[in-house]
Amino acid sequence: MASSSAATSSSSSPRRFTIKVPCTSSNIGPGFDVVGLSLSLYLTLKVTVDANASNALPTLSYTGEGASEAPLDPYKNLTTRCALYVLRCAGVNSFPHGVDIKVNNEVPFGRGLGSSGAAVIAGILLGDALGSLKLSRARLLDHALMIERHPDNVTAALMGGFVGSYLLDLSPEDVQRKAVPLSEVLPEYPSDAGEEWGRDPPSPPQGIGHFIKFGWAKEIKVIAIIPQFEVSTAKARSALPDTYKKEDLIFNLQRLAVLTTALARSPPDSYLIFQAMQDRVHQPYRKHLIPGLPRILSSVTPQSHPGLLGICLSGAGPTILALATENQESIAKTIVEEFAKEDIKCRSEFLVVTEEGAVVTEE
Ligand SMILES: Nc1ncnc2c1ncn2[C@@H]1O[C@H](COP(=O)(O)OP(=O)(O)O)[C@@H](O)[C@H]1O
Ligand SMILES: N[C@@H](CCOP(=O)(O)O)C(=O)O
Repeated sequence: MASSSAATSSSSSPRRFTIKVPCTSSNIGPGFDVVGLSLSLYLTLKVTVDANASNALPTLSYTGEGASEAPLDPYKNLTTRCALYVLRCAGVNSFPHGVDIKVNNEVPFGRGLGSSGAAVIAGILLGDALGSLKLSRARLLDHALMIERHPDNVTAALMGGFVGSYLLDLSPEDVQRKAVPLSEVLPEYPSDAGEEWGRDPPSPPQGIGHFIKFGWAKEIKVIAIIPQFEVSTAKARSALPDTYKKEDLIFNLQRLAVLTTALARSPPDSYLIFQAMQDRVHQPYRKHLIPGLPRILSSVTPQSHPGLLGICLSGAGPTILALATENQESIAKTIVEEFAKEDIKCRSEFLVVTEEGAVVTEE
């Protein structure tokens, strides 16, 4: 593939744009790796491209969540690595000169609120904008799915709202490309920007992921109880079995089929939703990673807390997601108290569903 540099701004006027990506909560009980919900905590990148600046590699700075943890080396940072992946797939082998990225992050790392999915989507949009590639949303999703292999978080973060998604059955050749390890899609780049990279990364197959947006009843509010400890998604996924009992899969399929429509109906039916948010595919296998999880999930019900609709693990945890029409404060208080019995401190966030998804705004 021919190598070139990404387009730079004119020498007199720096180009400025903002990328804003919502956090996401996946699974919503029975929809493991299928459904995602985009919510009102954001990862925001303020990007300046100044061709007169002297830096060959992007400079990165962070405020907010993960500010002390996120790598500032653009060859190690997840967002800039994803941006470079998109550029390289388009035949552009390096970042433009003079890129400065100021990140403000509201999405806590490793809590089940899709911080890595948001970082991936921000990076895909960054690569698209830096290369002026104008990829379609569907093609952006293809790139994201080469990196984060479960579609739920990245699809909801990119498209917004309450979303269901699946991956296509691929041709044998494309299966090979989809199955490449993440380390190959995003190779470790050399720290010396002048060095030549050995081979091009595999371009994503066209249309790997497909999605549909469900409705979301306006009365349904979202409460996230976020414990002060992290559970890495990779670790929480390795806790799951390779095979399941038929009864358990049927249990989840029945509930998911009801849940996606039940959450769109006004007024919401708490009995229907509470039962439809039960899960036997991932939560039972993750309980050892989240002290007290079964007790916490049974501590609030529509009977004990009128207004509650349902409660589940957010993504791979440890955040607990509760859906309610009223009594949000009292629901949050009970869950915080249950975690306190395990000596775990938490914070509560009262969130709304964001229909818009990720947005890039040019100044
Ligand atoms: N804004 C970000 N910038 C850089 N890296 C990030 C960012 N957000 C998340 N990450 C990376 O993703 C990891 C968390 O991913 P993961 O274990 O999947 O948890 P989560 O449930 O938050 O997505 C972090 O430890 C960090 O390495
Ligand atoms: N379906 C995935 C979702 C992981 O979400 P995250 O927010 O924890 O990264 C899973 O349950 O593993």
